Amino acid sequence: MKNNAALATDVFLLDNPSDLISIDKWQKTVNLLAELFDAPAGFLVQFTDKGFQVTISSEQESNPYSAGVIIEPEVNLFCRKVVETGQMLYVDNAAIDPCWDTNPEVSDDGFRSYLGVPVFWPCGTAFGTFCVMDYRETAYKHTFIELIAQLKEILESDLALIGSYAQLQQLAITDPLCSVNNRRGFDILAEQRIKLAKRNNSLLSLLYLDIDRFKVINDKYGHGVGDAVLQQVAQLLTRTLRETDVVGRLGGDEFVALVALEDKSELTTIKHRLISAFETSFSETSLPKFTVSIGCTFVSEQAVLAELIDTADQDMLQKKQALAS
Ligand SMILES: Nc1nc2c(ncn2[C@@H]2O[C@H](COP(=O)(O)OP(=O)(O)OP(=O)(O)O)[C@@H](O)[C@H]2O)c(=O)[nH]1
Repeated sequence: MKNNAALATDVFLLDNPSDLISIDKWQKTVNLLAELFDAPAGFLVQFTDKGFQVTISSEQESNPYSAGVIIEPEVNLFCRKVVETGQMLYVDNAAIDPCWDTNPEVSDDGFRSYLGVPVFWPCGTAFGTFCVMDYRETAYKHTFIELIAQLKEILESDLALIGSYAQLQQLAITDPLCSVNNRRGFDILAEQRIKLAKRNNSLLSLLYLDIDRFKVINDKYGHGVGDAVLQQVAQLLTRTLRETDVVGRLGGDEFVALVALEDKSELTTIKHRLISAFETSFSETSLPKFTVSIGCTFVSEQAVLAELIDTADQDMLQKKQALAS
């Protein structure tokens, strides 16, 4: 992972709760929906590739599904139809429509009526549905059908808030020029990765990369070309390392990468792979030739991130000095 996705729309909200959402407010909205429709069950349901999860369930004894219940994605649910079509669905009497014969809500639970509207994440992806179900045949008035569409907008405005916040969070941890982690983002992800590696007894190394005589590139070709070289370094690092490695730009022409290793000898292979990627990159672009000094250190049991960065930096400086002499 080079950077976190801005908004986790593929994770159940109940597994990834957000402080920005008042579950209490959502509960009241779902309870109100069921009450207004005089329905025995009302739901906010979320859909991901794992299936349909009841996020909020109206608090009534007549309601057979509680929050947290997950139903497989291929089951012939009313909500599935809403998510598939992105349209409101009103079934006033499912018993007379054979297409619902295999729906367990009808065949097992005895529901007859369903009214549901799609709920969307701010990016346009389907979040799931907001719906009411009844054991009786229903004949909802048009104004009621409009009401459910209005109520779902309250839920969508909360989802939009999560989206905006996730975007801001993403901006705060991303380097705007190179689109890799900035120092803050790198620290957060690297700390997590180091903790995990210690727990799993796995091996990590921290690389510190600095472009050689970068000031000369800026002076000779201009800042625009300097910027393109920085972007090229970030891109090559991202492309050459694994998806699970963490890449960051500390500032200026200095980059870091926390890489997972099978064994200590793999570090040499990775360094060679990077050097070769930098060398061959000139043939792909019209950028001036440049080299990069790479320092490294293994992540030990007692490792502290700031000290690891410092050690790898010192190693990089030694290599740079050796190059100059
Ligand atoms: N184009 C561009 N230049 C930057 C950016 N940030 C810092 N710099 C420049 O990067 C240069 C870094 O110069 P130095 O720290 O002297 O490093 P160097 O020239 O690579 O020298 P050595 O590290 O000793 O090889 C400075 O000229 C900064 O102005 C940026 O975002 N874009």
